[in-house]
Amino acid sequence: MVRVAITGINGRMGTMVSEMVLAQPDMELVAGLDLKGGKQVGPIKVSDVKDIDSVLKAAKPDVLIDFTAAGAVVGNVKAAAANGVNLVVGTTGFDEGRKAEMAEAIKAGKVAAIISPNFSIGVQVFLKLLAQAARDLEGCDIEIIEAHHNKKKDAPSGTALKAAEVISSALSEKPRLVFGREGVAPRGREIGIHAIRGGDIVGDHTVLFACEGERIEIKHQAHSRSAFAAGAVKAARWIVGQKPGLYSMGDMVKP
Ligand SMILES: NC(=O)C1=CN([C@@H]2O[C@H](COP(=O)(O)OP(=O)(O)OC[C@H]3O[C@@H](n4cnc5c(N)ncnc54)[C@H](OP(=O)(O)O)[C@@H]3O)[C@@H](O)[C@H]2O)C=CC1
Ligand SMILES: O=C(O)C1=N[C@H](C(=O)O)C[C@H](O)C1
Repeated sequence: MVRVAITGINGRMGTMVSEMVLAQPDMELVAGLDLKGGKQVGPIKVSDVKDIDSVLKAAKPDVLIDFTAAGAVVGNVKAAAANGVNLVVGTTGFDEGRKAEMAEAIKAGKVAAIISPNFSIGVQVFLKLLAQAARDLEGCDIEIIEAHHNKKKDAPSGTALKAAEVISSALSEKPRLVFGREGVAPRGREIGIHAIRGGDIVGDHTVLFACEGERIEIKHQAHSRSAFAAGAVKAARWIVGQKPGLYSMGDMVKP
């Protein structure tokens, strides 16, 4: 049995991930944490995240799945790593400094961790297509447009930033990133990134390769958060069998 704990269990992703974990015959939900404790989820009562250290010590999970917020994830990762708990981190919006802090804690705790801004399998294919298009269409103008629901806190999305990173790595000359445009804004060697927020859009990412006389658009649309939740549950099962270290979705789904 894989013993699973979830931080952010009251949230949109945490709720769906906990339902999926409860439905897995080889998984056991042993702890759930959020800013507000008390709710019953399957066999467990949600704990207040301020008690994370004692909760992890008592529940002894094999893996912690985190879908919280940019300002919260580092503390949760540090607590898990210090208690020898492997990690699946889906939270987005943290900067390079916070990323480095998490990497340090994961190394010091000698745990295995997978951190990904998008756990859908389709997005892994999308990223591969972007790398190929970037290589084959070098010189074309590149714009990334993402759209999400009106409750999303971070912008642009972690997936849009990952797409920019993948495209940049495939190009021989690295472009700068331009976040939106206004006023006099002549186009240079750049990737434009644009965030749309509205209604209940689950998550759309479109990359435009605009050339002379033609253009290509590569698009991924999530119809349901189940695409992300299923990938996170798969990652939880996978990460407990890995050697200590930091992994990406690319490591998990590579052929
Ligand atoms: N990698 C992926 O595939 C995906 C990533 N995401 C990312 O996951 C994150 C969560 O998204 P979503 O579920 O929609 O957001 P929600 O706001 O619905 O859920 C986050 C939950 O975490 C709680 N929380 C805040 N701080 C802490 C803390 N310190 N410890 C424990 N819980 C805390 C929030 O409480 P409160 O509401 O009271 O603040 C809330 O219940 C975002 O960063 C989002 O971008 C989302 C979808 C897919
Ligand atoms: O907050 C969301 O909802 C999502 N966030 C992730 C991101 O920032 O890339 C992934 C997905 O698009 C949904």
